[in-house]
Amino acid sequence: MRLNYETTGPDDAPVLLLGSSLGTTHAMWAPQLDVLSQRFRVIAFDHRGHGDSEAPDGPYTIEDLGGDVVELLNELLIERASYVGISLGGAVGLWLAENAPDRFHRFALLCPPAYPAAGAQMWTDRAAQVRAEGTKAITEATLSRWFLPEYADAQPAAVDAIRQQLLTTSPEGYASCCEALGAMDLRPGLGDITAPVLLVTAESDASIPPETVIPLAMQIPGAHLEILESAAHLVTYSHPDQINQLLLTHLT
Ligand SMILES: O=C(O)CC1=CCC(=O)O1
Repeated sequence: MRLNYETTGPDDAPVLLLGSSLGTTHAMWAPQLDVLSQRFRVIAFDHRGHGDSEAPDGPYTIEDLGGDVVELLNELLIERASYVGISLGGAVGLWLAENAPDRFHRFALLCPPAYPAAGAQMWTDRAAQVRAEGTKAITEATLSRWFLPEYADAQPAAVDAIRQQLLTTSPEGYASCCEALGAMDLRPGLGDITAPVLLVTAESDASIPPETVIPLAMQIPGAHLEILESAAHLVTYSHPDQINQLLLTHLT
């Protein structure tokens, strides 16, 4: 599996991987890149089926998506890295923390789903809709879950950047990742996680509600939980300074 990625920051700095949300590309990390690249060799990658990564026919599994990241580390001859993921990228981070603990130092997982809290059928239906109608069919509804109206009104260019990523994501790639999210349940392995984990949830997240994230912090040994007020799903955009500070504090 060939994953597309972009590297920034000093070659000799500790490696930090960035995993993005469903239907977006590594470009979604724009609000974090300058700050993180001063301290890390940042590798922001596109999940399979997204951006310029390969998009084989699905369905995919969370094992596929996590395995791609381990393969990327192997290909780049990186023994150990830290990992930041949001949403789908957060789920991949949970899988890596459970299944590849010897390859990672620390994890910061923003609004991560650990299981299909709204039911597996929701993901099956969304996959079918996107295969039939393209990602255009889900783009505006997704944006309304990801951004509060006041943010969308104040920052239309930022919202449009995410809109374009959603619109240009491969329908097969998007649908196949929906199937991975619908079939996974990462809860049984949470208690075995040994790496330090920061979990961030957003008070008004309609995609991955706080009541589905807060219990994870009680099950992951030593996890640190932050709940952001007046925030929807895409906290990296709405609260960049707070997120960047939390990431630096946890990762360094
Ligand atoms: O699409 C959504 O609103 C929810 C979601 C789950 C994983 C992800 O990246 O977004």
